Amino acid sequence: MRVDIVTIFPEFFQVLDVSLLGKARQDGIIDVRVHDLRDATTDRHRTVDDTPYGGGAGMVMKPEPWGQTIDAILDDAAGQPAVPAEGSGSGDARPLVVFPSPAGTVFTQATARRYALEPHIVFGCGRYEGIDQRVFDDTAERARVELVSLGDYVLNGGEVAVTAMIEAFGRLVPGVVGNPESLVEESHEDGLLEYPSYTKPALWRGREVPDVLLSGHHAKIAAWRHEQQIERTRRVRPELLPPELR
Ligand SMILES: COc1cccc(Cn2ccc3ccc(-c4cc(N)[nH]n4)cc32)c1
Repeated sequence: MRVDIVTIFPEFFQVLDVSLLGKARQDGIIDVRVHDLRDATTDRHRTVDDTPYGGGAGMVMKPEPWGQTIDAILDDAAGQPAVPAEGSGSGDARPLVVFPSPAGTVFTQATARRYALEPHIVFGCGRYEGIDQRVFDDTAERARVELVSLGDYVLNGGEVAVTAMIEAFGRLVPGVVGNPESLVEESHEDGLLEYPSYTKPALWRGREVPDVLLSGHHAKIAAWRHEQQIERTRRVRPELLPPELR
């Protein structure tokens, strides 16, 4: 899987060299390439922003550097088709270009599962008050474009959102996580929040571990854990419960 990231803060993504994703990059499972948007500027100040037409506070990112950078990435990728992950992908052979935005559709575990099957994703990290709309419209001529939000709060740019998304889908790419079993019983994976976890010691600051977990009775443990999932989801995120469990 190939991932391209366009940003004015390339150093931000050194974090992707650490831990699980760092190993996935070293193993060649995920090929991450970071592009400095300013490399596509032509003026002495390497300008990427300008004042908004129609007035208003803040600055908007100019379309030219974006158009040039995205074209270069897509042209390069067209020459080296990336290998799709196992499993059925979108079926649309065009590359996927994702722009984090407060105005986007909310990123969920279902999005992460879908992205994990894509052979190539380009992430565009905006800053300032966002990117000139024509960049999205022009890119949509040759790629699938998605505006994606991490949630209902405003960040200063797309870099944190892209880091979170890459972590969320990267761990689902086959070969990245050592034990795929560990991906199954997770919050949101089956639509419910995860059950509480315990480990040694059996007694800590006067607090014990639920007896059922010490019973060795696997069916009872599984039943208790599922009940805990439903109880926790009902308490914390009732909207996630399927209608029959509400
Ligand atoms: C575009 O409208 C904006 C309005 C006010 C501030 C900003 C700042 N900003 C610039 C680029 C950018 C990319 C993503 C996000 C973002 C995503 C989520 N979930 N929250 N915030 C915020 C971004 C943009």
